[in-house]
Amino acid sequence: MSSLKTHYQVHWLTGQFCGGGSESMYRQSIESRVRFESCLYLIVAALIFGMFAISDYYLLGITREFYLLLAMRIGVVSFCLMLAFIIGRWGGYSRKVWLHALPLWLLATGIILIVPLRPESLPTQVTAVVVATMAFYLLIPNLLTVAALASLYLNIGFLVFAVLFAALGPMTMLRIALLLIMANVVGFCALLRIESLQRKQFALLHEERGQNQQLHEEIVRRKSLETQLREVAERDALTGLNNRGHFMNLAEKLLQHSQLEKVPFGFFMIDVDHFKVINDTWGHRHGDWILTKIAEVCVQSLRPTDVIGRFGGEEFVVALPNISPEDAQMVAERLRKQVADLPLQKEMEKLCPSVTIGIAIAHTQDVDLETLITRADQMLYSGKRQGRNRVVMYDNPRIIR
Ligand SMILES: Nc1nc2c(ncn2[C@@H]2O[C@H](COP(=O)(O)OP(=O)(O)OP(=O)(O)O)[C@@H](O)[C@H]2O)c(=O)[nH]1
Repeated sequence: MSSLKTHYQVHWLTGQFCGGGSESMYRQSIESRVRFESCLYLIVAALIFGMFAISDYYLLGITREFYLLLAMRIGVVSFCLMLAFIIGRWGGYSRKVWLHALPLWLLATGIILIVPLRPESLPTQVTAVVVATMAFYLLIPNLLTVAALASLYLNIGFLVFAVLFAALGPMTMLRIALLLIMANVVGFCALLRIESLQRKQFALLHEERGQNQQLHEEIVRRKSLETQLREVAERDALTGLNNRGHFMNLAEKLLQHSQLEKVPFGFFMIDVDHFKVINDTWGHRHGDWILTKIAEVCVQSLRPTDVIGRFGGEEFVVALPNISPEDAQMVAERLRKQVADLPLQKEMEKLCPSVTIGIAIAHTQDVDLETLITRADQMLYSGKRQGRNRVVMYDNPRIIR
């Protein structure tokens, strides 16, 4: 609340924000509404002012005074209508405030000029001045200082002209002056209250919007953090494949689904051959590079429905739902060949990378994932014992190559 107070402090006399930035922001926010209201009030005021010509006619008849009054009314009305059009079209309230204030001076002048032309109808004119004073304060929004100045101009001008042309006695003049002072005080206080209340409401709304924005940004930040954390928890940092824990969860679900659907489920255990030698010969950095390349080969050569994971070290695992033993052999063999054909960095051109793949197939419901892993592992080590760089399948544990 304290930041709200300093940012959006409202001046006690003008009812506007003390800070220029806040004030112009507020004005911009109400611009279109004020523009519309200014046009509407101006048109209504101009028409009412013009309609007084009917009473002029009944009181004065077709006389010189009547024509003069009519010409003045037509002038004021046309000018007001023209201003309404200009404000509606170009009257950016935040910048062209003077344009919105102009009608006040114009209408005030019109009302003052009626006194010498119709001095006999002074009581009606006093009412008109009181109404106009209130309208200045209440109908032209956010121009408290301008409205106060225009009202003073109207009231003093009216009194001076009334004294000069309507032979006003001192007591009557005092009564009218007091009445006008009262109208000004009421109008000023009402507008001051409205102005500061509207601005306080704006400040609260703005602060709330800011907080909502911050909240929104915090939610976005936390969501991205959550995604990052999930990535860290589920992915292998080197290869980007599923890590062992996450792979096991996914593979378990796939196996259950395959058993429900009564379709065979394949499992590959892939191990890079002589990886220690690679590390020892070319260093761990090159060893890591080989691992990422093999991971890429796995991703590229397997189906999107197959789930691949890094089981640990230089071991990879693949879960292949709905695959026949023949297809599993064929896929594993293709993978093995692709690893052997890996394009290598220049300094490693003497390396012949290879993998040994152990396959286990689940045909029935009584095989669980652990059993499959054990069988695939047995096949993998059988392949290693028999010379590496080959595919061995549990379903039919013969060497494919
Ligand atoms: N560069 C690298 N090396 C790793 C990583 N994880 C494990 N290793 C190394 O991989 C090597 C695996 O060696 P072994 O288990 O003896 O297997 P191998 O040399 O591949 O031999 P066979 O599997 O019998 O063909 C070890 O030297 C590990 O230190 C890794 O993330 N990056």
